[in-house]
Amino acid sequence: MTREVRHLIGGERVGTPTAVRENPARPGETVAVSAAADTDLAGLAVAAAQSAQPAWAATPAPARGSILTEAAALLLARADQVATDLTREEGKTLAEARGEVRRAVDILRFFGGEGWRANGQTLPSSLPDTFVYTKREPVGVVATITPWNFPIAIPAWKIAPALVSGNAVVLKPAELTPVSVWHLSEALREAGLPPGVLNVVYGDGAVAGRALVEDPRVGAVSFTGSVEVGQLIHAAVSARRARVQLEMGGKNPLVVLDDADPARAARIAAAGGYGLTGQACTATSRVICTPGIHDAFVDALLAEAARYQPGDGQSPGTLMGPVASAEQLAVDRSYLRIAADQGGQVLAGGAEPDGLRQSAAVVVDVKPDHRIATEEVFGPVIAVLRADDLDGAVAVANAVPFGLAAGIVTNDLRAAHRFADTVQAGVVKVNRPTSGLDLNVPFGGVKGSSTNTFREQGSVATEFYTWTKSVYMGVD
Ligand SMILES: NC(=O)C1=CN([C@@H]2O[C@H](COP(=O)(O)OP(=O)(O)OC[C@H]3O[C@@H](n4cnc5c(N)ncnc54)[C@H](OP(=O)(O)O)[C@@H]3O)[C@@H](O)[C@H]2O)C=CC1
Ligand SMILES: O=C(O)CCC(=O)C(=O)O
Repeated sequence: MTREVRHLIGGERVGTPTAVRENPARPGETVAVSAAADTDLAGLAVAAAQSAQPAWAATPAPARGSILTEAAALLLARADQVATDLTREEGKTLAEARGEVRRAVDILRFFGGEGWRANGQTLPSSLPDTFVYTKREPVGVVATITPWNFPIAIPAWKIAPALVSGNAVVLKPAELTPVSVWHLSEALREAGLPPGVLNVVYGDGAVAGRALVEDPRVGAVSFTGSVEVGQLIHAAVSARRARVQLEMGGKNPLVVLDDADPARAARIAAAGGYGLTGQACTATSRVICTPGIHDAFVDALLAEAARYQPGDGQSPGTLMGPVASAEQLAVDRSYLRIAADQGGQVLAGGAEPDGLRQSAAVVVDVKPDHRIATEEVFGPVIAVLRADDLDGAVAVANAVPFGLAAGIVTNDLRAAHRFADTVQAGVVKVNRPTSGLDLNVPFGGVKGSSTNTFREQGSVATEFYTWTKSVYMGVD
């Protein structure tokens, strides 16, 4: 089945679908044909948002929230179809897609509930007979620009806090994955979201995305994607003194200490590194072993890599789907060549003969200054490094420009606490894969992974989409 995907502007579906998306697991099978916005159309979406926003902001927050809650119910009722479409357009396995759709449902529910908890403080005043309180007001029109790797969860975790806070939104999803956002926006529309409160423009990021970023009517831009594009967006949005939130790459380490069980450590590494085909900003891409466990861990990881055979995500039993695009596959393969050229040994991860498939890769003898140890690959590639002890492992873990997620496998409580205290990362996992986040927990990176300001997810996510007004009320 081919989906025809049109923009959503002022409550209407508009545009002529022209951009073809094929199933990465089944070359030649068209999943969707989507419309592509130019600069003028992106401007129309901003205008629609601008005219809808005041009435939306004046709607009681619980009523805004109840629309999100209703959209969650609608999405849940069609979750199987949405998950199948997600697998067909992005490639991840059906189990992974079902988990992601369920996560989007829960995100809508969570922020639906936030409508009842909207916020502010009462504070004592230094003046007599004066009542002081704060309230959080919506920024106005916000733009959200999202990647292909979590095509429904990331849009949901950006637009839900924006909407419940009283903003109107223009969303620009990744060109590779138009269908998931179509489902999300349909659920919100059917749930009663007023026209213009959520607008969706599909198309090329360098055209439609850029137009949103440069539009002076857009008060805040939230972006997830590559460092390169994130930096462009940061420069453009900061230049006009609007708000910008960036979640970008990672080079996430998993430290494995001598006391760990090698098989368990390898399962944790593989789930983080090969799950989702390694296409997560939180994916495990480096494992740093202390000397006593290195060889046993590598043997166990090779056994795990053999289990994660790439296949069609729609087939039962497939543990790892295809790579999402030919461009991404070329990146994965080029990093394996670079790793070998710099002295790494590629023990698993040979080229697959057909389709967009990359087998799970294990690279050993990697040194901290190798490119495979410092640059994001975004594929099922794990580089194994050595360190003398915990402090040495933390030093290696911290020796990259990124700081998104980091993990450790150990039974030593003291070592786990020391790691959590000293590793430079926004998310720390002990005896759990680096990827996989709870939707109610703040998420964001440090160093080059993020803007290091506002966090996403959890109640704090609304902070980016609101500002504080302080009111001094004299009552005498
Ligand atoms: N942290 C993460 O979760 C992700 C990281 N990445 C990293 O980025 C690499 C490339 O992936 P890719 O999908 O190309 O990521 P991009 O950063 O190019 O794309 C992310 C989003 O930004 C849009 N965009 C692209 N250029 C501009 C621009 N000039 N102005 C505004 N918006 C723009 C894209 O649109 P369009 O779809 O048209 O390109 C997409 O919606 C990956 O290999 C990976 O390393 C990628 C995805 C997610
Ligand atoms: O690990 C996760 O659950 C989320 C990963 C993520 O945010 C991303 O890849 O952009």
